[in-house]
Amino acid sequence: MCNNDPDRPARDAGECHRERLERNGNQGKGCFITLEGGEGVGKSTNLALVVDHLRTRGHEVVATREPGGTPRAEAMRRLLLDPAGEEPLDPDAELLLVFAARAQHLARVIRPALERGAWVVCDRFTDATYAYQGGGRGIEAARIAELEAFVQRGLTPDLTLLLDMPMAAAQQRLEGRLTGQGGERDRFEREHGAFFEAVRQAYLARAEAGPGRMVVIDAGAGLAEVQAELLARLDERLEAWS
Ligand SMILES: Nc1ncnc2c1ncn2[C@@H]1O[C@H](COP(=O)(O)OP(=O)(O)OP(=O)(O)O)[C@@H](O)[C@H]1O
Ligand SMILES: Cc1cn([C@H]2C[C@H](O)[C@@H](COP(=O)(O)O)O2)c(=O)[nH]c1=O
Repeated sequence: MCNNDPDRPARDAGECHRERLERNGNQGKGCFITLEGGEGVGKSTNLALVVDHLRTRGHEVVATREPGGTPRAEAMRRLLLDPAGEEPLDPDAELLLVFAARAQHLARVIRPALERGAWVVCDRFTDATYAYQGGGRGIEAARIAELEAFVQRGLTPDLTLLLDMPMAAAQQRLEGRLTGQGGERDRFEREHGAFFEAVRQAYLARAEAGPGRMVVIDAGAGLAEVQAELLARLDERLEAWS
Protein backbone atom coordinates (compact mmCIF):
# COMPACT_ATOMS: atom_id res chain seq x y z
CA MET A 1 0.00 0.00 0.00
CA CYS A 2 1.24 3.50 -0.76
CA ASN A 3 2.22 5.90 1.93
CA ASN A 4 0.50 9.04 0.66
CA ASP A 5 1.14 11.27 3.67
CA PRO A 6 2.07 14.59 2.05
CA ASP A 7 4.27 15.48 5.02
CA ARG A 8 6.35 12.35 5.09
CA PRO A 9 10.06 13.24 5.09
CA ALA A 10 10.98 11.15 2.08
CA ARG A 11 8.22 12.68 -0.04
CA ASP A 12 10.42 15.25 -1.78
CA ALA A 13 12.99 12.62 -2.63
CA GLY A 14 10.83 9.65 -3.43
CA GLU A 15 7.68 8.14 -4.77
CA CYS A 16 5.30 5.55 -3.44
CA HIS A 17 5.02 1.98 -4.66
CA ARG A 18 2.14 2.70 -7.06
CA GLU A 19 3.93 5.70 -8.57
CA ARG A 20 7.06 3.61 -8.96
CA LEU A 21 5.23 0.88 -10.84
CA GLU A 22 3.49 3.44 -13.07
CA ARG A 23 6.78 5.11 -13.90
CA ASN A 24 8.47 1.90 -14.92
CA GLY A 25 5.44 0.82 -16.97
CA ASN A 26 4.56 -1.89 -14.44
CA GLN A 27 7.44 -3.89 -15.80
CA GLY A 28 8.07 -5.78 -12.61
CA LYS A 29 6.93 -6.25 -9.02
CA GLY A 30 10.43 -6.24 -7.54
CA CYS A 31 12.54 -3.15 -6.91
CA PHE A 32 15.63 -2.26 -8.86
CA ILE A 33 18.44 -0.53 -6.94
CA THR A 34 21.78 0.52 -8.43
CA LEU A 35 25.05 1.69 -6.92
CA GLU A 36 27.10 4.15 -8.91
CA GLY A 37 30.24 6.21 -8.69
CA GLY A 38 33.79 6.48 -9.99
CA GLU A 39 36.58 3.96 -9.53
CA GLY A 40 37.33 2.92 -5.95
CA VAL A 41 34.57 4.88 -4.18
CA GLY A 42 33.31 1.76 -2.38
CA LYS A 43 30.51 0.38 -4.58
CA SER A 44 31.37 -3.31 -4.09
CA THR A 45 31.90 -2.86 -0.35
CA ASN A 46 28.55 -1.17 0.08
CA LEU A 47 26.63 -3.39 -2.32
CA ALA A 48 27.15 -6.24 0.13
CA LEU A 49 25.68 -4.09 2.90
CA VAL A 50 22.59 -3.17 0.88
CA VAL A 51 22.02 -6.80 -0.12
CA ASP A 52 22.29 -8.01 3.51
CA HIS A 53 19.97 -5.25 4.68
CA LEU A 54 17.29 -6.19 2.16
CA ARG A 55 17.62 -9.92 2.86
CA THR A 56 17.19 -9.24 6.57
CA ARG A 57 13.89 -7.62 5.67
CA GLY A 58 12.81 -10.86 3.98
CA HIS A 59 13.30 -9.97 0.30
CA GLU A 60 14.71 -12.29 -2.30
CA VAL A 61 17.69 -10.31 -3.58
CA VAL A 62 19.69 -10.76 -6.77
CA ALA A 63 23.11 -9.10 -6.52
CA THR A 64 24.69 -8.41 -9.86
CA ARG A 65 26.94 -6.03 -11.78
CA GLU A 66 27.54 -4.27 -15.08
CA PRO A 67 29.04 -4.73 -17.47
CA GLY A 68 28.41 -8.40 -16.82
CA GLY A 69 25.97 -10.44 -14.77
CA THR A 70 25.63 -13.39 -17.20
CA PRO A 71 28.35 -15.55 -18.78
CA ARG A 72 28.03 -13.87 -22.19
CA ALA A 73 27.78 -10.38 -20.69
CA GLU A 74 30.88 -11.17 -18.59
CA ALA A 75 32.68 -12.09 -21.83
CA MET A 76 31.74 -8.65 -23.19
CA ARG A 77 33.03 -7.13 -19.93
CA ARG A 78 36.40 -8.79 -20.50
CA LEU A 79 36.55 -7.27 -23.99
CA LEU A 80 35.72 -3.84 -22.57
CA LEU A 81 38.21 -3.97 -19.69
CA ASP A 82 41.10 -5.73 -21.41
CA PRO A 83 43.95 -3.21 -21.70
CA ALA A 84 45.93 -5.42 -24.06
CA GLY A 85 46.18 -5.09 -27.81
CA GLU A 86 47.52 -2.70 -30.37
CA GLU A 87 44.10 -1.70 -31.60
CA PRO A 88 42.32 1.00 -29.57
CA LEU A 89 38.61 0.42 -28.93
CA ASP A 90 36.56 3.01 -30.80
CA PRO A 91 34.24 4.97 -28.41
CA ASP A 92 31.16 4.02 -30.47
CA ALA A 93 32.15 0.36 -30.36
CA GLU A 94 32.66 0.71 -26.59
CA LEU A 95 29.19 2.24 -26.22
CA LEU A 96 27.55 -0.49 -28.28
CA LEU A 97 29.35 -3.23 -26.34
CA VAL A 98 28.16 -1.75 -23.06
CA PHE A 99 24.57 -1.81 -24.31
CA ALA A 100 24.94 -5.29 -25.85
CA ALA A 101 26.03 -6.59 -22.45
CA ARG A 102 23.13 -4.70 -20.83
CA ALA A 103 20.57 -6.20 -23.23
CA GLN A 104 21.79 -9.69 -22.35
CA HIS A 105 21.80 -8.93 -18.63
CA LEU A 106 18.30 -7.45 -18.75
CA ALA A 107 16.90 -10.39 -20.70
CA ARG A 108 18.54 -13.16 -18.67
CA VAL A 109 18.75 -11.78 -15.15
CA ILE A 110 17.19 -8.40 -14.36
CA ARG A 111 13.75 -8.64 -16.00
CA PRO A 112 13.05 -12.23 -14.89
CA ALA A 113 14.04 -11.35 -11.31
CA LEU A 114 11.85 -8.24 -11.18
CA GLU A 115 8.95 -10.12 -12.76
CA ARG A 116 8.98 -12.79 -10.06
CA GLY A 117 9.11 -10.09 -7.38
CA ALA A 118 12.79 -10.33 -6.45
CA TRP A 119 14.82 -7.22 -5.71
CA VAL A 120 17.79 -6.53 -7.93
CA VAL A 121 20.84 -4.70 -6.60
CA CYS A 122 23.27 -3.86 -9.36
CA ASP A 123 26.84 -2.51 -9.18
CA ARG A 124 26.60 0.11 -11.97
CA PHE A 125 23.98 0.49 -14.70
CA THR A 126 23.11 3.12 -17.34
CA ASP A 127 24.16 6.12 -15.25
CA ALA A 128 27.68 4.73 -15.70
CA THR A 129 27.20 4.93 -19.47
CA TYR A 130 26.23 8.60 -19.26
CA ALA A 131 29.20 9.20 -16.95
CA TYR A 132 31.94 7.18 -18.72
CA GLN A 133 30.91 7.11 -22.38
CA GLY A 134 29.13 10.49 -22.10
CA GLY A 135 31.25 12.53 -19.67
CA GLY A 136 34.49 10.62 -20.12
CA ARG A 137 34.49 9.88 -23.85
CA GLY A 138 32.39 12.85 -24.94
CA ILE A 139 29.53 10.96 -26.65
CA GLU A 140 26.39 13.12 -26.77
CA ALA A 141 23.75 12.24 -24.21
CA ALA A 142 21.07 12.12 -26.93
CA ARG A 143 22.82 9.20 -28.66
CA ILE A 144 23.11 7.33 -25.37
CA ALA A 145 19.43 8.03 -24.70
CA GLU A 146 18.45 6.43 -28.02
CA LEU A 147 20.21 3.19 -27.09
CA GLU A 148 18.80 3.37 -23.56
CA ALA A 149 15.25 3.57 -24.93
CA PHE A 150 15.87 0.73 -27.40
CA VAL A 151 17.47 -1.64 -24.89
CA GLN A 152 15.59 -0.82 -21.70
CA ARG A 153 12.10 -0.11 -23.08
CA GLY A 154 11.26 2.13 -20.14
CA LEU A 155 12.87 0.07 -17.40
CA THR A 156 14.98 2.28 -15.13
CA PRO A 157 16.27 1.87 -11.57
CA ASP A 158 13.88 2.75 -8.75
CA LEU A 159 16.71 4.06 -6.63
CA THR A 160 20.33 4.88 -7.40
CA LEU A 161 22.83 5.38 -4.60
CA LEU A 162 25.61 7.56 -6.00
CA LEU A 163 28.80 7.28 -3.97
CA ASP A 164 30.71 10.50 -4.48
CA MET A 165 34.13 11.63 -3.33
CA PRO A 166 37.07 13.59 -4.71
CA MET A 167 38.85 11.71 -7.43
CA ALA A 168 42.35 11.86 -5.91
CA ALA A 169 41.24 10.20 -2.64
CA ALA A 170 39.34 7.49 -4.54
CA GLN A 171 42.45 6.82 -6.61
CA GLN A 172 44.42 6.30 -3.39
CA ARG A 173 41.88 3.73 -2.19
CA LEU A 174 42.03 2.00 -5.54
CA GLU A 175 45.81 1.98 -5.37
CA GLY A 176 45.61 0.29 -1.95
CA ARG A 177 43.25 -2.37 -3.28
CA LEU A 178 45.31 -3.01 -6.42
CA THR A 179 48.52 -3.34 -4.40
CA GLY A 180 46.79 -5.73 -1.99
CA GLN A 181 45.61 -7.88 -4.90
CA GLY A 182 48.85 -7.55 -6.85
CA GLY A 183 46.45 -6.47 -9.60
CA GLU A 184 46.99 -4.75 -12.91
CA ARG A 185 44.92 -1.72 -13.88
CA ASP A 186 42.16 -2.43 -16.39
CA ARG A 187 41.53 -0.35 -19.53
CA PHE A 188 39.37 2.22 -17.69
CA GLU A 189 41.56 2.35 -14.59
CA ARG A 190 44.45 3.41 -16.88
CA GLU A 191 42.63 6.60 -17.90
CA HIS A 192 43.97 10.02 -16.88
CA GLY A 193 42.78 12.38 -14.15
CA ALA A 194 40.75 14.61 -16.49
CA PHE A 195 38.76 11.58 -17.64
CA PHE A 196 37.84 10.63 -14.06
CA GLU A 197 36.99 14.22 -13.17
CA ALA A 198 34.66 14.39 -16.21
CA VAL A 199 33.07 11.09 -15.08
CA ARG A 200 32.49 12.47 -11.60
CA GLN A 201 30.97 15.71 -12.89
CA ALA A 202 28.68 13.81 -15.28
CA TYR A 203 27.41 11.67 -12.39
CA LEU A 204 26.78 14.75 -10.24
CA ALA A 205 24.95 16.48 -13.10
CA ARG A 206 22.66 13.46 -13.45
CA ALA A 207 21.96 13.45 -9.72
CA GLU A 208 21.06 17.12 -9.90
CA ALA A 209 18.76 16.54 -12.87
CA GLY A 210 16.99 13.55 -11.25
CA PRO A 211 17.01 14.01 -7.47
CA GLY A 212 13.98 11.76 -6.95
CA ARG A 213 15.79 8.66 -8.12
CA MET A 214 19.42 9.44 -7.33
CA VAL A 215 20.69 9.93 -3.82
CA VAL A 216 24.21 11.27 -3.38
CA ILE A 217 26.19 9.75 -0.51
CA ASP A 218 29.43 11.33 0.69
CA ALA A 219 31.76 8.36 0.16
CA GLY A 220 34.87 10.19 1.39
CA ALA A 221 34.07 9.61 5.06
CA GLY A 222 35.14 6.57 7.08
CA LEU A 223 33.39 3.30 6.28
CA ALA A 224 31.14 3.27 9.38
CA GLU A 225 29.91 6.80 8.63
CA VAL A 226 29.32 6.08 4.94
CA GLN A 227 27.38 2.93 5.76
CA ALA A 228 25.22 4.64 8.39
CA GLU A 229 24.32 7.37 5.89
CA LEU A 230 23.63 4.84 3.16
CA LEU A 231 21.30 2.73 5.31
CA ALA A 232 19.48 5.82 6.56
CA ARG A 233 18.79 6.96 3.00
CA LEU A 234 17.81 3.47 1.92
CA ASP A 235 15.40 3.06 4.84
CA GLU A 236 13.78 6.40 3.99
CA ARG A 237 13.03 5.05 0.56
CA LEU A 238 11.87 1.65 1.76
CA GLU A 239 9.41 3.39 4.04
CA ALA A 240 8.08 5.48 1.17
CA TRP A 241 7.54 2.33 -0.93
CA SER A 242 5.88 0.34 1.83
N1 LIG B 1 34.63 4.47 3.42
C1 LIG B 1 35.79 3.85 3.19
N2 LIG B 1 36.90 4.25 3.83
C2 LIG B 1 38.10 3.66 3.58
N3 LIG B 1 38.29 2.65 2.69
C3 LIG B 1 37.22 2.23 2.01
C4 LIG B 1 35.92 2.79 2.21
N4 LIG B 1 35.06 2.16 1.39
C5 LIG B 1 35.77 1.25 0.70
N5 LIG B 1 37.07 1.28 1.08
C6 LIG B 1 38.18 0.48 0.52
O1 LIG B 1 38.51 1.09 -0.74
C7 LIG B 1 38.84 0.10 -1.71
C8 LIG B 1 37.88 0.25 -2.90
O2 LIG B 1 36.56 -0.16 -2.48
P1 LIG B 1 35.61 -0.97 -3.44
O3 LIG B 1 36.35 -2.08 -4.11
O4 LIG B 1 34.38 -1.31 -2.69
O5 LIG B 1 35.31 0.18 -4.52
P2 LIG B 1 34.55 0.10 -5.89
O6 LIG B 1 33.85 1.39 -6.05
O7 LIG B 1 33.72 -1.13 -5.96
O8 LIG B 1 35.77 -0.03 -6.91
P3 LIG B 1 35.70 -0.31 -8.50
O9 LIG B 1 35.27 0.95 -9.14
O10 LIG B 1 37.09 -0.70 -8.87
O11 LIG B 1 34.70 -1.42 -8.72
C9 LIG B 1 38.74 -1.25 -1.00
O12 LIG B 1 40.04 -1.60 -0.58
C10 LIG B 1 37.82 -0.96 0.20
O13 LIG B 1 38.09 -1.83 1.27
C1 LIG C 1 28.29 -0.17 -16.61
C2 LIG C 1 29.43 0.58 -17.26
C3 LIG C 1 30.71 0.44 -16.80
N1 LIG C 1 31.71 1.12 -17.39
C4 LIG C 1 33.08 0.96 -16.88
C5 LIG C 1 33.32 1.59 -15.55
C6 LIG C 1 34.36 0.74 -14.89
O1 LIG C 1 35.63 1.28 -15.19
C7 LIG C 1 34.21 -0.61 -15.57
C8 LIG C 1 33.60 -1.64 -14.68
O2 LIG C 1 34.46 -2.01 -13.66
P1 LIG C 1 34.15 -1.79 -12.09
O3 LIG C 1 34.73 -3.02 -11.45
O4 LIG C 1 32.69 -1.66 -11.88
O5 LIG C 1 34.85 -0.54 -11.68
O6 LIG C 1 33.35 -0.40 -16.69
C9 LIG C 1 31.46 1.95 -18.45
O7 LIG C 1 32.39 2.56 -19.00
N2 LIG C 1 30.19 2.11 -18.89
C10 LIG C 1 29.16 1.45 -18.34
O8 LIG C 1 27.98 1.64 -18.77
